[in-house]
Amino acid sequence: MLRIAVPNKGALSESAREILLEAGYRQRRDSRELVLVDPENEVEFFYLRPRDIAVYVGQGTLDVGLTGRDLFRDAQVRDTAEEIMALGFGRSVFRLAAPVGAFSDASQLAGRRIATSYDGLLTDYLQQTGLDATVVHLDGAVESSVKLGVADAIADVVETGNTLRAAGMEVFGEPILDSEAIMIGRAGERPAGLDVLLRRLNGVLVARRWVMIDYDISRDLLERAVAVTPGLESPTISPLRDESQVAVRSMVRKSDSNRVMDDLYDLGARGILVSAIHAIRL
Ligand SMILES: Nc1ncnc2c1ncn2[C@@H]1O[C@H](COP(=O)(O)OP(=O)(O)OP(=O)(O)O)[C@@H](O)[C@H]1O
Ligand SMILES: O=P(O)(O)OC[C@H]1O[C@H](OP(=O)(O)OP(=O)(O)O)[C@H](O)[C@@H]1O
Ligand SMILES: [Mg+2]
Repeated sequence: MLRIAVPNKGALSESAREILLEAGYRQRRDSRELVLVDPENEVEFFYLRPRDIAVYVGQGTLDVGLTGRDLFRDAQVRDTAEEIMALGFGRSVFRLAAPVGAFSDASQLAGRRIATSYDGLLTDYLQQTGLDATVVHLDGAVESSVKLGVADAIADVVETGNTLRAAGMEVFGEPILDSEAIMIGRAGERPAGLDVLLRRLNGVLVARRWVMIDYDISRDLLERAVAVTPGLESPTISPLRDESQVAVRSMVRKSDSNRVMDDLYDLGARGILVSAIHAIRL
């Protein structure tokens, strides 16, 4: 049985549950359940703190895990665990921040104190940039640390920036890491069942990002229409009763779908229909 670690709480837990349900797996009903066996799919889910998941996978206890890229890098288990798939949700940027106007460049932090819950990530960054600053470890709410006198700046997760603004702080310097939810696995290993999990998750991601478009177009405009909707591989062209017309079916990116509909309409296509894709295997 494939043993999968899933966040039990926090920013990633609800989206993790949704993507696994969409991929056809069972998920726990009660947030107090720690383990859930899904015998039909031959997998076992372990609900753990997102911060600990990289440790469990890195040390070989569990096969794969869903966590944040920032948490994975912070755990410093890159010798034994690796990122195997990016999942497109839980996006954030890990970066430096300080009270408005205090610093404009990371180099100004030499000899200063930086508070963070991500010591590993920050220490790696300081080493890579040759910056000599002191890391102050805090468990969370690091935005309060400068005002309360334990640090001069912070390194933290920024999503909307609302938390920083409310604390009278601003980001400065280059972003340290772009993060999102990822699947991690043991380095170089492909345990039984992993390929199916990845194929299913990829199917959900594609179904979320793409829609199906159908339309009718006159035969003489077909080449131009197909150039607007080339699809993932090759669009389906079907004959219509009116022989001067054909029906076209193709996949388009959800984010482009309105522009594509406008372009097709201008070209002369009619009966343009966009529908969601429920599931897909490529
Ligand atoms: N707005 C957000 N706030 C916090 N984390 C976010 C946000 N958006 C995405 N994430 C990601 O979620 C993960 C952190 O999850 P979470 O906040 O649950 O953990 P934590 O901060 O270690 O725990 P807790 O907040 O329960 O003490 C990271 O990968 C982080 O990048
Ligand atoms: O840019 P924003 O959209 O405001 O989101 C970023 C905030 O969210 C996280 O806090 P969390 O709620 O996890 O609390 P914590 O700091 O105690 O971990 C993170 O540590 C930031 O404080
Ligand atoms: Mg948090």
